[in-house]
Amino acid sequence: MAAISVPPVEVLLSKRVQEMVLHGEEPLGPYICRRGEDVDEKEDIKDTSPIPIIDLNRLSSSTTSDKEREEELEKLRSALSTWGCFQGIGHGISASLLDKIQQVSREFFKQPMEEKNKYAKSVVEFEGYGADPVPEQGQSLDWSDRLFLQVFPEDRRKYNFWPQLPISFREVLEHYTEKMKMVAEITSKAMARSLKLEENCFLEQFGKQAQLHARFNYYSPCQRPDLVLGLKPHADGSGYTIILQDEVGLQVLKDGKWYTIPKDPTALLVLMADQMEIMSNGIFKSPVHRVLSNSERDRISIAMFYTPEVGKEIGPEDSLVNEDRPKMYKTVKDYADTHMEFYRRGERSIHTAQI
Ligand SMILES: O=C(O)CCC(=O)C(=O)O
Ligand SMILES: [Fe+2]
Repeated sequence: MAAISVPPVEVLLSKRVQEMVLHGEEPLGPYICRRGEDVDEKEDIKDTSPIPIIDLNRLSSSTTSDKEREEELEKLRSALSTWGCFQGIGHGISASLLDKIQQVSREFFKQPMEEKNKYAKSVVEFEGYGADPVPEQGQSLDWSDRLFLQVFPEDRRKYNFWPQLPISFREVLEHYTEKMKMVAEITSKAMARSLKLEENCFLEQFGKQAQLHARFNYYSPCQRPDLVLGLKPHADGSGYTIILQDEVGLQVLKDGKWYTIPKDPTALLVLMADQMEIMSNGIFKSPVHRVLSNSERDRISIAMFYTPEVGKEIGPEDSLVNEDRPKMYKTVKDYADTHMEFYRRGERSIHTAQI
């Protein structure tokens, strides 16, 4: 009897999910998660989740009283050492800019394949439009398409991958990048203060040329959300990641249970990643997260990865190492590269930095 033939992964990855949906193709073999592993608690998506909310303005504003600031810092420390993330409000980015960045992202993905493919990456590359590079055998593929661009430092931008349409894409992204640098500065300082450290210590580890990469994710609706994930479970390899989403779908894992990040188009989700776990000597957690697919709605998210500058060594802050808490991580350099090797195999990489 002839077996059903499934195209090789390289062929599937050279095809966009959006295109498959347009042609009425079903999510087949390589997209399906292994049984019992991933897509299980669909009802979670309806949960109102207790994800902590932090008012960034209260952490830094000169109009906040010392008491209020201390309370918010304590909330921040607690959020990052348990959840590893928080919904950030009071971040100072206007609703109109948040709206614009979502709008240009949506317009980009709405264009015909021919237009988007002008920015297509090859199957093995990372930057550009397409799917993540070929995962190793046995990994399920993600039911999403993405555009990945380095946005800072400016001299590392590869403008050939930056969409020329919609016409305002570049200007809006440049503006959003500036604001993200500001949010990263406020957040890095507050995180240091929440641990009673000198406020610039994390910023110094990240370095003046700290990198920002933007990942525009487009999750097409999927007829079999019970079988397929928008994005497989992973922890990020950056320092931390700042996410804007227009729809629910993102979940974080805490104490063995998945929690849905609520939809709040004015909030920015700040998610710790492995390098912040290392710098905080394991006090802050880099949570595993995933994105569910949805049969009714599509979803856009814009994730900004804030990563130490190229070639910079980072490690646990000295004052976070003591008798009660010995050094848990080694000094690492360009950890994001190691992370990528493991990500392709669907594995975490933080153990490579553990002592
Ligand atoms: O789509 C999201 O909300 C999260 C995306 C994500 O985890 C990532 O791009 O690493
Ligand atoms: Fe992620």
